[in-house]
Amino acid sequence: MSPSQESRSDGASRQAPLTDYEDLSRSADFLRQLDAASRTSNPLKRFPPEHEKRFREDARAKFGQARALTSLLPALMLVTSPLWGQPLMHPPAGFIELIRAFEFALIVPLCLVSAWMLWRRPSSVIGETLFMVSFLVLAVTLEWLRHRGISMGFHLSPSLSSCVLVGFIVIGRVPLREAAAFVALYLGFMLFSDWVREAGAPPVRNPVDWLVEGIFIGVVISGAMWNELYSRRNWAAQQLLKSLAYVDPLTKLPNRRAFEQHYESVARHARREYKRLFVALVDMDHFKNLNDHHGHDYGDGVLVEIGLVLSDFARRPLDMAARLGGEEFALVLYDCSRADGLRRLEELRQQVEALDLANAGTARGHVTISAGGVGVHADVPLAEAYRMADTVLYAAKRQGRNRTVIADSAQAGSAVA
Ligand SMILES: Nc1nc2c(ncn2[C@@H]2O[C@H](COP(=O)(O)OP(=O)(O)OP(=O)(O)O)[C@@H](O)[C@H]2O)c(=O)[nH]1
Repeated sequence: MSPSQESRSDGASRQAPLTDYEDLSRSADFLRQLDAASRTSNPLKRFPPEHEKRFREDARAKFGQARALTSLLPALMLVTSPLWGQPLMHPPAGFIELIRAFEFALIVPLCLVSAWMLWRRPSSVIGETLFMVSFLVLAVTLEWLRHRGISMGFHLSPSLSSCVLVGFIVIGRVPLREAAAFVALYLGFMLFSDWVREAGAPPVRNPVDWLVEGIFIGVVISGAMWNELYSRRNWAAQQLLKSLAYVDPLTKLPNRRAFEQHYESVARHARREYKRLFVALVDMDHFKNLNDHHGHDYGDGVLVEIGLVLSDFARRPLDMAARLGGEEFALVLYDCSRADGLRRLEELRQQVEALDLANAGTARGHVTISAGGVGVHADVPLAEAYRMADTVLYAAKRQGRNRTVIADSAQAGSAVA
């Protein structure tokens, strides 16, 4: 059987791990797409659907707190309006009461609730929706007040609702499509408010007001386009960088750096939950012989094939299989006892043997692996776990290869769990 050279782009779904290195195991095609996206000049260009979804989730998490602060701005502006609104605009008495009623009964509470939700959970979809709703209500209310003000002989100017639009969309980093929908709604409401004015009443906006509105809307749309473009470029560049830094290019498994970082996070998690970890080193037997007999390309194909088996083996969210280098791989299994670790390693060994990949010139004639494992307490550093696993791996090699050995407390002392 000849090993497959396909990369792991088979779409096998995994649950969310502590670290997301395996999500980066992409096909070369996707890396090319990311590279192009990191240099694009088209803010409307989307990523493929599943990546678009991740981009949006990441953007929501990244800008959540900025949106929370943006929500506080109108609340602050409205609460302090008695200090600046009256001296600046001299509204008639009845109009002030109307403004206060809207401010304190509707807009300030809405802004505060969305700020609170987004501050606590920046990625909250409800928080983000409330953020958009609160600004829509604010813009519509200001527009309505402007409309009412005219019939009371008061001209609300400059256009406060346009300022709100700029703050909300540009500072709050609203995605381009939502921003465009918001602007369209706002424009529609402005036209509507002009259309429903009483017969004989002056227009809600004179030509200069419309010019100012146009300038504000231009600023909003161009700001939203730049925000979108740079968010997309940055996200693509970050993904590309992570792929190159944390993923082994041949097997598409996480590399040593990713494994070390994952071990740190998983060990912290295990300490909090009083769980054990099982760490193993897996090494292919007689790999030099395989390269010599079948060629380096075949050797690479075998590594890819073993990578697929290992990645399938470590499917649980907190488990990880990584390629440390050459023909050596590492595994960390979360909440796994020594007995379970031994059983699972043995299954892995049999699975590799069952692939029946040729390794001519060796006694068995096919590809085999040796594995050394150790169950550790969560406070054991990775270097120590490596050292113990390496000792038993060496024992497995000495005992004739194609076998699994795990460390006992005599070999590893109190570190063994
Ligand atoms: N094809 C291929 N070979 C690699 C790669 N990385 C390392 N190797 C080869 O893997 C071989 C490892 O050889 P050794 O360390 O002697 O191990 P071994 O022959 O498997 O012997 P044992 O581990 O004792 O069973 C070397 O010949 C390396 O050139 C790779 O990415 N692709």
